[in-house]
Amino acid sequence: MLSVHGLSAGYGRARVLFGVDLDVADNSVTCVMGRNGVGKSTLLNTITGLITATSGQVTFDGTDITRRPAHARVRAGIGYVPQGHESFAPLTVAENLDVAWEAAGRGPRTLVDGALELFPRLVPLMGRHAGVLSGGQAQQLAIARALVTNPRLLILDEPTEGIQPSIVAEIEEAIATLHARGIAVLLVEQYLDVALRLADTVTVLDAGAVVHSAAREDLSTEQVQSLLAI
Ligand SMILES: Nc1ncnc2c1ncn2[C@@H]1O[C@H](COP(=O)(O)OP(=O)(O)OP(=O)(O)O)[C@@H](O)[C@H]1O
Repeated sequence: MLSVHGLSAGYGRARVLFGVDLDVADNSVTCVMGRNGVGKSTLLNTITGLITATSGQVTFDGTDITRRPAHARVRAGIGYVPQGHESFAPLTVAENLDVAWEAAGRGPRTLVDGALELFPRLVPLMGRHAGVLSGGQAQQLAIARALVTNPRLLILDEPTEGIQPSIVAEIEEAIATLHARGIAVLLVEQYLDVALRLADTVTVLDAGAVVHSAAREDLSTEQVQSLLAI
């Protein structure tokens, strides 16, 4: 579904990614892991078009999207939940969902109902301003905003970061449900246990390059721990 080949990117003259190769198969969960600062967010931002690749290729469903703007990638079916669960703080939860739904080309209105079914905690908060939500509520809203764009591939950058444990469990369950519904997932996740429960494939980055990639069943927890301690 998603194929990343030889992808390099950075900030000005600072190179961060060095020829990354990565594949996300249809209906699979790929988890990208690595220590702080190795380039995980940069990789996701380059795949989604927020950062321009300096070389390499991003292919989605067989189409080269490397030079396409971010909004075109959303419309092609790539939903993105960036790190930091930011929404439009002065808008209500309902307005935030509507803005995302409209920006993605107004798919079926059932997309909004489906997102709220997945995150029922948002239902009584529809009239609240996003800026007053707790971290967990804001993260659920951020994922819901990506879902109303009708993604076939959902990309999430550390969706459990700084979130209280009960909500972490709900977010894990939501990702597992989306996977069961046939949505492919590309996930950066720092909690090893969450990552290893969800992942079909684990890819480890270090210093902007892939140092290991394997099917989850071929990796023990200890192997992943030692790869992350490089
Ligand atoms: N906007 C930016 N301008 C310049 N350098 C940046 C920028 N964003 C990130 N970097 C640098 O790029 C490198 C990779 O950062 P990135 O955020 O992609 O790593 P990460 O693996 O996602 O880290 P973390 O786990 O802390 O989120 C780091 O050295 C970081 O300081």
